[in-house]
Amino acid sequence: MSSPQITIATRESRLALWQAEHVQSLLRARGHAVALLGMTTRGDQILDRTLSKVGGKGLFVKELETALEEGRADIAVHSLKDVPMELPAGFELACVMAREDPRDAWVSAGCATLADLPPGAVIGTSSLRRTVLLRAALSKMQRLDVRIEPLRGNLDTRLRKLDEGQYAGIVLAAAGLKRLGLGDRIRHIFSTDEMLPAAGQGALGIEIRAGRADLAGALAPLADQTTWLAVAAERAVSRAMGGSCSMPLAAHATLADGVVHLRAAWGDPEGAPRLVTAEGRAPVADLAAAAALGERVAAELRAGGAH
Ligand SMILES: NCc1[nH]cc(CCC(=O)O)c1CC(=O)O
Repeated sequence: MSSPQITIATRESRLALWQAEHVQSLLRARGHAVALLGMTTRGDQILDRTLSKVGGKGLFVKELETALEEGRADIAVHSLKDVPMELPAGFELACVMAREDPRDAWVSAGCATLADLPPGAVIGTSSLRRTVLLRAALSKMQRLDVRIEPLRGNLDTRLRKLDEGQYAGIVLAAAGLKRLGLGDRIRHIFSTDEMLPAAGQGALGIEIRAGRADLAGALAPLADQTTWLAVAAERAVSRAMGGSCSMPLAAHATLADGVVHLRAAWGDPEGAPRLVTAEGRAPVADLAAAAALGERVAAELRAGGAH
């Protein structure tokens, strides 16, 4: 069987390239010819400001979508965490792949956990979600002396800033570190009770131009239904809350025996260091049921004061 070549549009950070090459090798193993089209996005060029202030997640995917639109590429591989809740008209998520570790990791030279932080220590993160979760945890530990300061850049840049001594520790997604072979930098993996992950964290999604039925046969074997249902519930929480990365929101779901357990948390970055939390369980057999559970949990968050 000779099928036409599949071209993958990808950002050129090490993590994005790893992800694109991962999909490339899975497709090649199934006999497809696959090429990569590397590109720089606006999100990659903006390194000095918090993403939420300059336009959010869409910045990382727009150029890739243009390549799909113009027929220069067929698919785009994304960290789902970075994919806006609503894709622009004319695009769709063709599949969600099996998830890596969804949890957050603590990376630090001197401190094995938050409990080891010296007085006045500085933690680096630019994620609003990590900021509000850390503030809540530190407040419970009566560690209001610890400061949280911005940390932007790709994984290598963030690790370099840590190594230069600007921070006592930083929080990164375990998935990204593991994918890049940097798992040995992890001092502690936060349990989902300690730090609830972001919607979609650790999962890869493949975006296509809507209606590319010709790609369905190649992509279907890459889909992981369990991850897809869990992530659909998580993303529905974000969507129902107005979903951008300027939202200090966590949402994490697991699926066992056909039942999705979804937990969510919201915090006010300027307000008191406490969280509004909500959770729900429901038998979920399709994406619509997953979304309904997400909407229910979002409504519970709102009722608790999240906005
Ligand atoms: N926001 C950036 C981002 N987007 C995806 C990952 C890697 C993990 C994943 O696939 O969710 C990271 C790095 C991080 O948050 O530390």
